[in-house]
Amino acid sequence: MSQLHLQQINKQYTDQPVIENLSLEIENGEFLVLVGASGCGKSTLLRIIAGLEEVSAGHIYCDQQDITHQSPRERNFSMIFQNYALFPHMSVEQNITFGMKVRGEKLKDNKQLVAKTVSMLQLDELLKRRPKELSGGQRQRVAMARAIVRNPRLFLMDEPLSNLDAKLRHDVRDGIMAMHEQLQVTTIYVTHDQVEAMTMADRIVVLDQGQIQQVGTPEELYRTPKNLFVARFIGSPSMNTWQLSVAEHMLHFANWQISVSSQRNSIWLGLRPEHIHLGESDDGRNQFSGIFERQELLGHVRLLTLRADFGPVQLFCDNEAILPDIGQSLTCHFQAQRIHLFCANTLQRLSIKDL
Ligand SMILES: Nc1ncnc2c1ncn2[C@@H]1O[C@H](COP(=O)(O)OP(=O)(O)OP(=O)(O)O)[C@@H](O)[C@H]1O
Repeated sequence: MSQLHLQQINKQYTDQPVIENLSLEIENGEFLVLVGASGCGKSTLLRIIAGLEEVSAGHIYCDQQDITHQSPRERNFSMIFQNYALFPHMSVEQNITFGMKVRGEKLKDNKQLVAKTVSMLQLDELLKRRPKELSGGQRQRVAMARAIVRNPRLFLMDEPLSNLDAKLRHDVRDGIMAMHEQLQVTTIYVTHDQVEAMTMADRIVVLDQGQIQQVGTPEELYRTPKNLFVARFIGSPSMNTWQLSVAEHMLHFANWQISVSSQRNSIWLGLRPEHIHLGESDDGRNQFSGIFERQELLGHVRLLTLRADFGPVQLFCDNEAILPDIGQSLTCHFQAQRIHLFCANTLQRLSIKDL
């Protein structure tokens, strides 16, 4: 039984819809990540779930109860933003427990939860400090502790790590995952960071212009993107995609057994950079050449850019690889089963048998 059910949600501020006919079921205890380009409606959707925005149409159910018109307080969801406001004149401890006092809850009734939260987020040593005496990551952990001790039905997090530097992002991300593992509270998490989405999510929702493009596990989205948008969006750097005529496709890529029986004259073909390798293939099939244009050192690997006659190609190679000079020809190969195909009209995924 799903815990949160969004049914046919629509939202518009002006005549342009921001969320369009969006339906989604979120399971109890699930960690769901919303991703999508800037302006696609991620924050709006989160604010609708929180009760901070009214829907234009549609219903929200939580545990089978219609909460569409409930206030944020009635919903008892806890929201963590990138810009968390701590009270500067209060200690860490007071900041964490302030909400309880406001709600008239007794500290002694919640003592255990507070102690557990403080220790889980490693705030024990910091309880007497003021916010200005904390680092950015420590402050974010205090904001999280404050959200946790509310004992919410659901956590809503809007890019909570985006103000932190790389090291802190990593630490706080681990903190959030540890918290989720322990508390198993359903969490909806908005980010535009690929790594966060892929590493944290039970399922990822890819949004584009207020519509769901695909919902699936990180693995499903990476391996079998449903359409060209998801193919390009999931994965870093992005999948190489080229629009080719079927004849070109056959010439360059389809050296394996497929029959081109349909009327299709054009398709999109995708290959991830990590699935293209330097050098010729063993049997001379599934390979192509291009002009070597650029290389970027990424640490343990290099990202190369070639220009083939069907378009630009990105691929990885290891640091020891011997490369020709820029401007020279470079040959690379791939495995045919790594290819993704998309219809040029509908942009939907094609399986080989659809061709
Ligand atoms: N109060 C508002 N009035 C009018 N338009 C709004 C309002 N809030 C958001 N929008 C518009 O709705 C669209 C979606 O905005 P939203 O903030 O949900 O996007 P987002 O995916 O969270 O973007 P980002 O990743 O940049 O934060 C945008 O085009 C935005 O301009």
